[in-house]
Amino acid sequence: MGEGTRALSAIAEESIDLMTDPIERIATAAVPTPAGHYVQGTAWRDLVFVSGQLGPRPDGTHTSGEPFETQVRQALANLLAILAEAGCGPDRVLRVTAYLVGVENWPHFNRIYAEVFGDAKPARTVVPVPALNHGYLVEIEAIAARPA
Ligand SMILES: CC(=[NH2+])C(=O)[O-]
Repeated sequence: MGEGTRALSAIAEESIDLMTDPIERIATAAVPTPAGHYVQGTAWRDLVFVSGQLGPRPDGTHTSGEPFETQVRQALANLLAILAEAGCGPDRVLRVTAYLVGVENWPHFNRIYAEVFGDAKPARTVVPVPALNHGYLVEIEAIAARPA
């Protein structure tokens, strides 16, 4: 087999792997099981996708009636617990999207977020929205790369 044929064969094998590598469901008991038609997170190869996290406590009770800071801390704790289940710390997060009710909450959100993420500074987008499920003021999702 010549060099060109070997290279083509390697590309074909990699393409088949790309199509057949399984998608894993990530689930941890540290975060309530989603009530809707979705999972806490998925992983494919080294990529991890965490569903939008609201701020329910592990026992399922909601923090939505509580101060903004409580909601943000719980949503971040939920996000990090799911990432940890997938083998990722905050330093492995590539991108975060946060949905905030009330753009005036941005500075509070940013302060708490900076405390929690520390030296890790993933790409991030904050999207102001009119309302979230269960009356929450924040929902946070992330994409991460787990170590090989
Ligand atoms: C809360 C949430 N992640 C959903 O999809 O409804």
